[in-house]
Amino acid sequence: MTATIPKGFHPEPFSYHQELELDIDALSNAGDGIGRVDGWVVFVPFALPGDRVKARVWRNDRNYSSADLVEVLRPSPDRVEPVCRLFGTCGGCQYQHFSYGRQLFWKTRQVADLLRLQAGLELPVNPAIASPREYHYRSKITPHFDKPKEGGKPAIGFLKAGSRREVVDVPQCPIAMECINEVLPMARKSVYQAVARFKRGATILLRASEGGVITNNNAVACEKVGTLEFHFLAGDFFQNNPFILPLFTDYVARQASMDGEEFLVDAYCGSGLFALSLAEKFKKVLGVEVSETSADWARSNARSNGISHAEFLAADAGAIFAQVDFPAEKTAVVIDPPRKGCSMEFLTQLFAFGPGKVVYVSCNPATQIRDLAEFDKAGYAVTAVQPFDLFPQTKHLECVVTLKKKN
Ligand SMILES: C[S@@+](CC[C@H](N)C(=O)[O-])C[C@H]1O[C@@H](n2cnc3c(N)ncnc32)[C@H](O)[C@@H]1O
Repeated sequence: MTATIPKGFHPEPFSYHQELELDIDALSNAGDGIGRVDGWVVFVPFALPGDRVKARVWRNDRNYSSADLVEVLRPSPDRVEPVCRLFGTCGGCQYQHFSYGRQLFWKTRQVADLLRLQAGLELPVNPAIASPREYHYRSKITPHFDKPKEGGKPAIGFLKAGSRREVVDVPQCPIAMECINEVLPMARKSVYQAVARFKRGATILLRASEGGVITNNNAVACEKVGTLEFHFLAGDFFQNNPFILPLFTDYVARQASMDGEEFLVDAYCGSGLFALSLAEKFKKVLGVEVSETSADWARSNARSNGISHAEFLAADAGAIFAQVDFPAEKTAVVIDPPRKGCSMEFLTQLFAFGPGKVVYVSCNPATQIRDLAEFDKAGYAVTAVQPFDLFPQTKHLECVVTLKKKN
């Protein structure tokens, strides 16, 4: 049977559903294997560096093609058995079939490639710091369901790999903490019982907290990081891999304070993770966070942890430096923005303030590296690039870039 060719399919260099045999030699930061046919780049999800594969083309773009994996003809020596039976169907994980050491190697390399190709910076990148747990590390999951058209039980889980709509039913999730998996069957049962009352569908929350799992966005969650205890609303932002957090905050603390900085601004501070974890190294600390509830919890976390030299403002980070009276050359600014990166307003007023040190933390190296071009223009030099693997088995990674103002 011949496949119907989608409208708009560009037939060069390959015909629709043409099957190719190719060697995979790299991994894109979207998690796809990269191979070449006569020099033409082909992206193949779930194919790994070292594989020889058969792949079926479904799209030709201006300078690359996309193809589905049909068969692994010769497996990469780095392939391992995935833990989850839904691996390859569920869109949550991309790398369960890749040895953890090689996941880390490629995440490090992706950062170096982005720096070179996107920002024109040839910089040494430290090897990605491993998560102490390769599985059962996530402290929060948010499975989704759509209301079934014909009644019956909905699929409750995550988007299907390669789909923007279809949900895969996920009864257990091996990257979620064990306590979450214990509660998941009960949470799913509650959805089945209530599904008739939903108009369309919904997303449910399971957030691990000291002493249990929370399923209500407005309940207060509690997490210990090193010697500190953080409270925050379960539906607000908090980092999702508690096992790596002490390594992560220790590294940011060292980077922010190693040149004798005395003052700290934590922009995009959430409930105070960096501001409070780093506070003992600074004379004064200011955190800024747009979510009022997170900023309230940051203040309360400062009090409950006995930290009296940290203040928190509920405000847009884009308009904060006019109010900062710290001496700029002795100030370190930690930036940890959402995935879209920093706004131009934020960067403009940050550069006008001109702190001696900036430690830029990001869960999206693509926008982080885009922003580095602005730091370069403003007279900052990168002194360290350190990826952290907060998200094993997935394409996601966190990266910490340290910048110093040039004299
Ligand atoms: C990636 S989270 C980091 C939070 C915190 N650093 C942590 O590690 O827990 C980004 C935070 O930025 C906040 N945010 C988003 N836009 C903001 C803005 N324009 N100004 C200040 N904070 C903002 C979000 O509410 C969120 O808490």
